[in-house]
This record gives sequence, C-alpha cells and structure tokens, in this order.
Amino acid sequence: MGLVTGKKALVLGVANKHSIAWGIAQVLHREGASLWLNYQNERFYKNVAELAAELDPHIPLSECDVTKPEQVGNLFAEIERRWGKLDILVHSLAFAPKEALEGEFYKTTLEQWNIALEVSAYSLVLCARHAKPLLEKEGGSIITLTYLGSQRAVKNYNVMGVAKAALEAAVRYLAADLGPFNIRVNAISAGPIKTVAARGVSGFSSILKVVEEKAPLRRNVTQEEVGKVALFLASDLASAVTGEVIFVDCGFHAVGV
Ligand SMILES: NC(=O)c1ccc[n+]([C@@H]2O[C@H](COP(=O)([O-])OP(=O)(O)OC[C@H]3O[C@@H](n4cnc5c(N)ncnc54)[C@H](O)[C@@H]3O)[C@@H](O)[C@H]2O)c1
Repeated sequence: MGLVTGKKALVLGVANKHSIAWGIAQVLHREGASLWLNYQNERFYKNVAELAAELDPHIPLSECDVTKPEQVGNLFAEIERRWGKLDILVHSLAFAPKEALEGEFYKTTLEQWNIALEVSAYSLVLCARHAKPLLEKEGGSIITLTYLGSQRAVKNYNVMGVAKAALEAAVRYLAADLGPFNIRVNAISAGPIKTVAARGVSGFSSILKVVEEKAPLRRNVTQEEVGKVALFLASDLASAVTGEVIFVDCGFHAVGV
C-alpha cells in the first residue's frame, strides 16, 4: 500500500515533462493517489494529455487558466460531481512577463507587478477558496511551490521574488484559516530546476552553477526529490505540519559566503 493510496489529488501546473508538477504527479501516482490534472490552455493540451496517458489513460484533464475565475469554478465543480471530495491540492504554477525578469527591479511596472502577483500568489487563495468544501470532507493538504528569491534579492528574479513573498505569507494565513477544518497548507521552496518557467529568468543557468558549487550537497535538486517532499506533505506523515515553508534545495539556503 502506498503512502497516499485512495487519496484524490488535483495537480495544477504540468506543462511538460520537465515541470515540477509532473515530478510531483508521478510520485503521488506511484504512491497510490488518483490524479486530476489541468492544462493552462489549448497550447498545452497535447503535452499534458500524452504525459497523463503514460500514467493512466483515465486521468481527467481540465482546461484551467487561473486568471479566468469561471474556469477555476468549473474545475472544482467538475471534481465535486465526479469525485465528491478532494484530499490533495498541488499548486505548482507562476508567471511574470519576461521583461520583468531581467535588469533592475525598480523598473517593474504596475502591470507586470499585477500579473505576477495575480498568477503566482493570488491564484493560491482563489484555488484554496474553491477547494475548501471538497478538502474539508476528510481533511486535506494544500501544497504550493516557492523559491528563495522571496527572502533574498536574487539577481533578475525581481517581481517574482515579491510574488513568492506574498505566496509564502498567503500560506501562513491560509493555514490559520483552514486548520480548524483539518486542511494543512504548506510550501516547498525548491532549488533551481531547468523548466520553462525557470528559463524565463535571465541568467538562470548561472544560478544552477552557483548552487552546484556552494550548496552543502554540491549539486542541484531533482524533480523527483521535490516530488518526494510533496508526497510527505500530502501524506499522514505530515499530519501536524502546516503553515510551513520547507526548503528542498540541497541545503543552499543554509549557507553564507
Ligand atoms: N524551476 C525552478 O527552478 C523553480 C524553483 C522554485 C520554485 N519554482 C516554482 O515551481 C512552480 C512550477 O514551475 P516550474 O519550474 O515547474 O515551471 P513550468 O513552466 O514547468 O510550470 C509552470 C506552470 O505554470 C502554469 N501557468 C502559468 N500561468 C498560468 C495561468 N495563468 N493559469 C494556469 N497555469 C499557469 C504553466 O502552464 C505551467 O504549467 C512555479 O511556482 C515556480 O515558481 C520553480
């Protein structure tokens, strides 16, 4: 029996096989969870459908762009109809316009700020609101993805760092609100992984190199390792863990110069 056998998991944020969400989906599936995936829009459908079919051709797929409230509402209504409950919600998505992820932070426009904060932080609140009635039936776990750039000024990460700081604060407020309903809310602060979103940050490869040189484990983290910590947070092993940000970064956050 797997650690999440019988649990129903919605995993948001698979774009391709490099996505952190895909790493998490694979581990949850291997440990017995039933999956439901989204794709942001038609452009992503083929990729997500092919990946899902590798695990199980019956995994439901829904179009859901988190800036479209009706699509978010429809997704959770469909889960209610089909599953009647939810145990695990994985929120593994973020976006900021590419021009905001290079150069000086002080040049960030209000429009870039609003887009980054809406997609990358507010969407967790929106999804949690819709998920609550489903998660509270048997207790549940919400997991989101963040990065060290929320606490340190990481070159070029800029407005995304501000969005991640908001996201981490949202984790604590959601944990406080939803704890009485036995819903836990946590974030994984992952080390850098080469994904489409990460490549949007100017100079991303140099971040990978610095981690390899300086992290206590002298290497970068894998998708699978993030997936395993998501599994822990989703499972009963973490039944007393909420409002937490857990670093999965080979220890990079812990060292100075
Ligand atoms: N890759 C890294 O180095 C790294 C490190 C720490 C944290 N993270 C975080 O992990 C999460 C997943 O990113 P990833 O690195 O796997 O990249 P990715 O590009 O594979 O995934 C990003 C996902 O966000 C989705 N997305 C963007 N805008 C959306 C919208 N409006 N509606 C719905 N979905 C939308 C994309 O469709 C995509 O599936 C993000 O929150 C990211 O900030 C990534």
